[in-house]
Amino acid sequence: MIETKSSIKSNSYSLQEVMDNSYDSIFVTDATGNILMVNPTAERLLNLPTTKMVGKNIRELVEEGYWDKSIALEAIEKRTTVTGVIKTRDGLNLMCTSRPLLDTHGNITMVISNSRDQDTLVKLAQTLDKERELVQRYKDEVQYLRDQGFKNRHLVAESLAMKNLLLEANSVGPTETSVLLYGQSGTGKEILAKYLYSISGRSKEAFITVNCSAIPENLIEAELFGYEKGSFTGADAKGKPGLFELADKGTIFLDEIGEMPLILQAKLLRVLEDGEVRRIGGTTSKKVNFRLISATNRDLKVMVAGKTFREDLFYRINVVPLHLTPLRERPEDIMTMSNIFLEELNKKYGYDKVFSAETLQGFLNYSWPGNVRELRNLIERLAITTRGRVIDYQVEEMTNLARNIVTNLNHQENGSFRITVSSKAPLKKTMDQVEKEYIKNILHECNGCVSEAARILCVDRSAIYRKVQVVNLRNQE
Ligand SMILES: Nc1ncnc2c1ncn2[C@@H]1O[C@H](COP(=O)(O)OP(=O)(O)OP(=O)(O)O)[C@@H](O)[C@H]1O
Repeated sequence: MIETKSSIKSNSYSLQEVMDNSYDSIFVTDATGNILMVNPTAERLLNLPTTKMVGKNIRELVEEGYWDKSIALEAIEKRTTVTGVIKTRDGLNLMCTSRPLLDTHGNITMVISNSRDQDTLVKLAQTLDKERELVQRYKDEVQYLRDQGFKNRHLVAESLAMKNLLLEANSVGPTETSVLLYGQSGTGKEILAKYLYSISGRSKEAFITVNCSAIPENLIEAELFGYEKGSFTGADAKGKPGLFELADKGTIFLDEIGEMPLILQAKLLRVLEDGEVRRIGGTTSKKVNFRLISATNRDLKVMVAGKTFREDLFYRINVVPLHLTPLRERPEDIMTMSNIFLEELNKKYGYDKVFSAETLQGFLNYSWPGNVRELRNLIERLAITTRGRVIDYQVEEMTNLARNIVTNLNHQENGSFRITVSSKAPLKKTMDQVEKEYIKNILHECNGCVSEAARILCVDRSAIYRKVQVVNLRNQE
């Protein structure tokens, strides 16, 4: 008994704290409705100081018009818990619940009433509804954009090589298996990754593309894993989820995975094995569940032998390898794609253009080092620059044109090229412009192959992406 009393005493301080910090208003009365205790929220909602409440009977407060009625008195009368809405003198609607406590003889020892501003609750519910509506709208919008993206990009598979590849893709697409897409730049790895995703059970969830070579090495970890607030200088003050987190329930496409630094390869392997990510500066890990599709234009086996790619990671991601054949080995695709791409441009610009047989023959004779991306870009250029309805080039002419497309733009005969800058511009701006133009020219010469351009320019691939925003240019394709 003594023990019980002392434990009540020792707890009374923390009980007061609970009362003081409660979001609800709390009244404690005796069995006749005399107020024993109230908390600060009750003071605020009733606009009456504690001293004017404690010691008074609830009935008096009702008579003085502070409430229109008392739920506590109803609870005393009915000897059971009662809930109802009461109106305060200031017009607030409070949702109130009064609960009588009974002793072992069934006598009421006290009544505890707690009330909450009903209008605030309604407002909160309305805000929540609005937020939910907004989230739904964003979801619908994302879905719409995704669907549009897929509808607008028809995957051409006319050649036997592509047909066989699609057969494989159709059987692996709906599974959860990790797929590794091999192929030269521009052969269609990304469009195939999106196709695999669109026929998977995760097609209504996120599709996150990460171009491992486009993100500078010092930022890639933060991009992939995210970070907690204040984890490094320059970080977003609120912290940021990583791309693995954003891909949860969906699919992540790691493009150019061969460019991933070794340290991150180890981290990626851990994510794949544990199914968890931990943000930089974080102390806890979060479960993530995504399907992995990777792509590369490098020979990963050679990289494994040269110890620049982890063998264990290689086996993890290479569960089902799919190979994209270079475009020059798929003449049927060249024919069909040429007509489809021209058709798209006809629609876009209101043209009615057609290819002559010679031009198409020229397409077949050319080697397409930049693959489908180069074909698409060349056709756009031809459609825009040809005046008449028929795009007509002799075979030789066509091949030379494709090969020297940059020459036609701004190359000089001596192998150099011309870059035009605005006069009287600040030095820094001019230098940036020259640098950008120079990189773009080299990129054109390499048919958009960033690795090749990086090799010629002796810079990192990420530097090229950063300086000419190749990512954006590609995303607009
Ligand atoms: N089979 C195809 N049918 C229609 N369009 C295609 C096909 N393959 C590729 N393309 C188009 O060619 C362009 C390049 O394709 P994509 O970006 O998928 O190539 P990639 O292999 O991922 O290139 P990179 O390795 O340089 O990232 C895109 O515009 C894409 O839509």
